[in-house]
Amino acid sequence: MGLVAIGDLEMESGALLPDVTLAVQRWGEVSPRGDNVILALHALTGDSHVTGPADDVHPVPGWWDGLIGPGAVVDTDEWCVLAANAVGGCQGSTGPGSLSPDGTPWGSRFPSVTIRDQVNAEAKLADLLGIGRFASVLGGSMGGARALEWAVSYPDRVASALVLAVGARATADQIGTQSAQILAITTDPNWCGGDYYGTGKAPEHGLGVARRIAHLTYRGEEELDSRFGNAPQGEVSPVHGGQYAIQSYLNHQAGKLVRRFDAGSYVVLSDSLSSHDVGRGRGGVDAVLAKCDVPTIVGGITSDRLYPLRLQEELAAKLAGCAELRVLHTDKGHDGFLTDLDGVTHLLRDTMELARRSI
Ligand SMILES: CC(=O)SCCNC(=O)CCNC(=O)[C@H](O)C(C)(C)COP(=O)(O)OP(=O)(O)OC[C@H]1O[C@@H](n2cnc3c(N)ncnc32)[C@H](O)[C@@H]1OP(=O)(O)O
Ligand SMILES: N[C@@H](CCO)C(=O)O
Repeated sequence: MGLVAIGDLEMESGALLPDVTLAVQRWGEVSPRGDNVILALHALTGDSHVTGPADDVHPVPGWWDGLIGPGAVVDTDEWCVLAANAVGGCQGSTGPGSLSPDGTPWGSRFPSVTIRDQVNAEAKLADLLGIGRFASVLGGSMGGARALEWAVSYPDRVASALVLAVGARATADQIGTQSAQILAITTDPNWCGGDYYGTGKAPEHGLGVARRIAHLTYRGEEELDSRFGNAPQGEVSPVHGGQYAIQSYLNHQAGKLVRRFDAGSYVVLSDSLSSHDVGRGRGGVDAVLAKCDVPTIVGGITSDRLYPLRLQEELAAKLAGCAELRVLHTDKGHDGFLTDLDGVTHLLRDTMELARRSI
């Protein structure tokens, strides 16, 4: 679909973000009744490219590549799937690297963006496209936070939800690791107070450090130890100045992110993750979840140390009566929602069945 102008966005902070654009992709056709539209919501460094190979615009293949399409588990002969790059992102939607109304990049002037702001932007998009109600909202991690926020903020506009690898609010541990990552970026001399756009420099070192910290939280502790242990990378022992294999692996992951992602967006979106709290201003998590009646599948991952399984157990219990808990058994940690495609396929199959019963 390309770029869609959704107008001005009133943020939770009270700021007004003018002339917001969202980068949107669509697969399949809207049914005559308009009741088959699914919203797929990406995680921190994902974008609207849910499926398909990397291309000129999208530097990596779709994050659920192969799970959406004709004959796929989310069958686009039946469903119409929409996905938008979150506001604050850097893959086409308005973010800190975008031009402000005065013609210069937003940089440090870009307002803080909460998960609720992201969802409100998507609701404006749905209004513009004439979508009254989604058959389902789906996502993992930051995408799961948005799916849950959708169900709570707009229960009449959501027939079902898949909320994967997330909780009802950010935990101290998550806010702590996100704050450390943000500090790694904002203390890079090239950060320039957030106004590095157009200087020819970027806080790449800080972004790389942030990704190393993050990536450790995304993978399973036992998985990493069985893959890398304390082995050296190559012939030279770390005792003699070489490096460990895990260091080399993290350097590789950091380099890949630095090549494809903007540090300013990383800061804004990491801060969004810390803002996640469906109970804020609504009487708290317990009260708001007890009221929610959107049929929901809550998915958790056994080895997820960033969004541990206890969070999904609590979420499913507090969604009293409208949620079913499903557990993915994988050693891959939080990233299991991207790597365990068999497990995710099962969850999507069940969610599509829930959507059929609920539309
Ligand atoms: C959530 C979203 O929507 S974002 C879109 C998709 N996500 C991303 O791209 C995020 C960044 N990447 C990731 O998070 C992960 O790589 C995933 C989840 C996509 C894939 O995970 P996995 O398939 O398990 O790959 P894994 O984490 O083992 O990494 C493999 C890479 O490490 C490299 N590697 C492995 N060991 C080493 C080592 N000792 N030294 C250096 N590099 C190494 C491999 O060569 C491979 O490189 P490549 O990805 O460039 O081909
Ligand atoms: N690997 C994922 C993890 C965040 O949930 C990402 O980069 O978005």
